[in-house]
Amino acid sequence: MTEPQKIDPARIKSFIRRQGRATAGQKLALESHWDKYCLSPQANFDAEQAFGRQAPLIVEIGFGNGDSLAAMAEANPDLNYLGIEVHRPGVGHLMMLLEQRGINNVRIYHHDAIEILEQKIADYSLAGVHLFFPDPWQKRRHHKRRIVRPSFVELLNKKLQTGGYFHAATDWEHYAHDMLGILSAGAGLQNSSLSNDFCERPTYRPLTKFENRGLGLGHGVWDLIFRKV
Ligand SMILES: C[S@@+](CC[C@H](N)C(=O)[O-])C[C@H]1O[C@@H](n2cnc3c(N)ncnc32)[C@H](O)[C@@H]1O
Repeated sequence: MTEPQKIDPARIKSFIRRQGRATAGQKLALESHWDKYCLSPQANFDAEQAFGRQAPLIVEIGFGNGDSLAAMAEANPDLNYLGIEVHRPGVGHLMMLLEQRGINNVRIYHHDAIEILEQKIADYSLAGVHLFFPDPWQKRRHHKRRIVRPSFVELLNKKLQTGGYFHAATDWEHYAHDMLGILSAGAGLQNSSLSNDFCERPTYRPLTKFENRGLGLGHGVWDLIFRKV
């Protein structure tokens, strides 16, 4: 009898590809600007080549429609931003914003962020990683899909440079406490809050689409910032 195949929990995807249709504007952006902003997951990643300059690199995982990523990049022209998103219309939306507002410090991977971090990003190279309002996977049997899990914290620890930070925010209380526990237990990262708890929303983080949705439903918001020591 053959052994049932075990699924490595680290390989369970944090997303299911949504079938949402791109709007006409997003479609146009996807057709016209792909080569300008999107990087190939098949090629090596060279930050200096991708951005045409050296600057601290911030990764945003799951930027959704990219409103908040575009706002942060516009407000911080001295930083390079790498957005990673699996939802194609969202990639189109972000490129539309970048084009309309002449924002030059953002590049995009349309791919699974875990694979990009593991396979493309050099160790100890990131100044920051943002994860804003990740899919909460509310049902207990789906918790294994949550992107913040011990293997993710190990990956962060490997990719962040010393002094680099991980910033997560969520409007789901259970996920907030889950993340706090997992991050606090992981080696190498230290809670930036003196009380080892959640922190105030830093002014650099704009309100996001999913945050607004959560606030509309009466949810609270929890921010967490951990630094690589
Ligand atoms: C709930 S939405 C939040 C979007 C945005 N950050 C916001 O606050 O409005 C989560 C997003 O993460 C993306 N996502 C989930 N897992 C991902 C992964 N492993 N790699 C890239 N994107 C991912 C989903 O496609 C989705 O757009």
